[in-house]
Amino acid sequence: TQPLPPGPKGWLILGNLPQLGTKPHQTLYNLSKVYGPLIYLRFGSVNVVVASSCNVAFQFLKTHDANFSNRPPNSGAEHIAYNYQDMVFAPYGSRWRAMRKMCTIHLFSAKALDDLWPIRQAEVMSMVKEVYLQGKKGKVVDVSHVINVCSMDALSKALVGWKVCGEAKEASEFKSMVVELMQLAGVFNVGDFVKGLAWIDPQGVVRKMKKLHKRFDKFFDSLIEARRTRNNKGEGRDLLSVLLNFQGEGSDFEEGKLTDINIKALMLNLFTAGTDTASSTVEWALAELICHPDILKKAQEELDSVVGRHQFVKEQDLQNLPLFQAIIKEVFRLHPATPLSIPRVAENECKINGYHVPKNATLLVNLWAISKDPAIWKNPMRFDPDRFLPGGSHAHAHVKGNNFELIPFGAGRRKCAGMRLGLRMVQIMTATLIHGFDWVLPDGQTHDKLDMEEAYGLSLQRAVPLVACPVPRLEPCAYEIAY
Ligand code: HEM
Repeated sequence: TQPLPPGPKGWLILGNLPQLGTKPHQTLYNLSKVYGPLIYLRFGSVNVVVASSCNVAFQFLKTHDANFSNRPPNSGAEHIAYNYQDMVFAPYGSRWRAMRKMCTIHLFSAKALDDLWPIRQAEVMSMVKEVYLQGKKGKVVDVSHVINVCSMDALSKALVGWKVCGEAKEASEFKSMVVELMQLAGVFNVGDFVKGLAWIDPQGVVRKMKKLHKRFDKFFDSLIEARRTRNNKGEGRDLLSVLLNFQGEGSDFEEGKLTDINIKALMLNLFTAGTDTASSTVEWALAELICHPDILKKAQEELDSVVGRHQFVKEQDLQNLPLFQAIIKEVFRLHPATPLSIPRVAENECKINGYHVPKNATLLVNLWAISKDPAIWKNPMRFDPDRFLPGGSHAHAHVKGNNFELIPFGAGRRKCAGMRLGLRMVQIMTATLIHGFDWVLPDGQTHDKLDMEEAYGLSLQRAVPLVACPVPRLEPCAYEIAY
């Protein structure tokens, strides 16, 4: 039999859990430098393998993808995601397939995305208005907040037909719920790995999950209730209406009925997976560009020459902006929204790189490490979009899941379902914010001193949220829509 992959020795009961630290993606990256691109760890009684290079990720997510198309059992799926009744944690099978198909048809297909563009555009312009008005008053803008409200509202209109966070207070509250979910989902909960300790809930994670679940559940109950009591005639294009109609027609999945629980769980997935990931990427993008004024200036010149200064950029312009596209790729490379992706589990034992991967082992794919592998990326920590431009080292790489050196959306069967929407949201929000405004850091802060620390969670937040003063840079007529 083959040996297990190499890895650091763990503690007696907890295994390697205590060694992960506060930024597990960085710890695992450092371990990969010592032990190589395929590491074996033990979390309590659970075998864990970590992929940290494009070659190893390719073997797991392409060659052996079928064997890794399920997620491991975890307390988040149980206590937050309605006991696996959602899509993200659903077993690979007919219910998962049916949910994914519905989302693809009504939200993520090229046609659905084009149909939903007016919604995104309206929300992006509403963000411009907010930024413009705050800038006019000389106020410092909480960038993270305005971006979050924009992605939340655009998504919410597509999911349920109206803006669920109409008021600033509601938006902040919802954002705090999503951020807490992402933090909790990113915690390696000792109880998941050491069964004997589950009942003590040593980190208090399960207690927090149950409390948070109740808040989400109340919110989704009220959404369904509102949808059912409204006169749906003439509406019904949003995903919630489609799901409720499907249910009303008595249509079934192969495995059984589409229950209210399934619908709430899917809404939970989409609202949470779709907001924080996209908005934190935009925040990172803006922060990187503020730190690199020369690159920002070039990107603005490109936008000016393609779009002009008398109107705002639109989605159809994006394909004509090669430098801007390269910038977005570079942001995904340095700041992948979910640094350790979402875990998978080995259905059967298998052999990777000559090593034995046991049945039921948890697979972590360190997306953060892969896109910084010094064997593939020159000066991997440097923000250098040129590498993606013609003549650059990665001129042909893209982020969609086939170039394994850069897979911020994962790859294979369980790849991000919302990739196309996420990409469009990230691109249009970032392009609009840099086309429409120059950004000045407050309190005499200089661009080379901007704090770029990360705060680990299932999604990668900035430790210090970005705040900056917007200075309009287009012709006044472009902002008229915002007056
Ligand atoms: C910047 C934007 C985003 C990034 C970087 C991102 C990244 C990811 C990653 C890495 C995974 C795990 C893939 C795997 O296991 O290989 C994932 C899964 C998923 N994402 Fe995204 N995501 C983004 C936006 C979105 C959006 C906008 C939505 C929906 C509105 C969404 C919905 C989902 C769902 C439902 C899954 C689970 C898929 C499954 O298990 O079949 N994501 N995402």
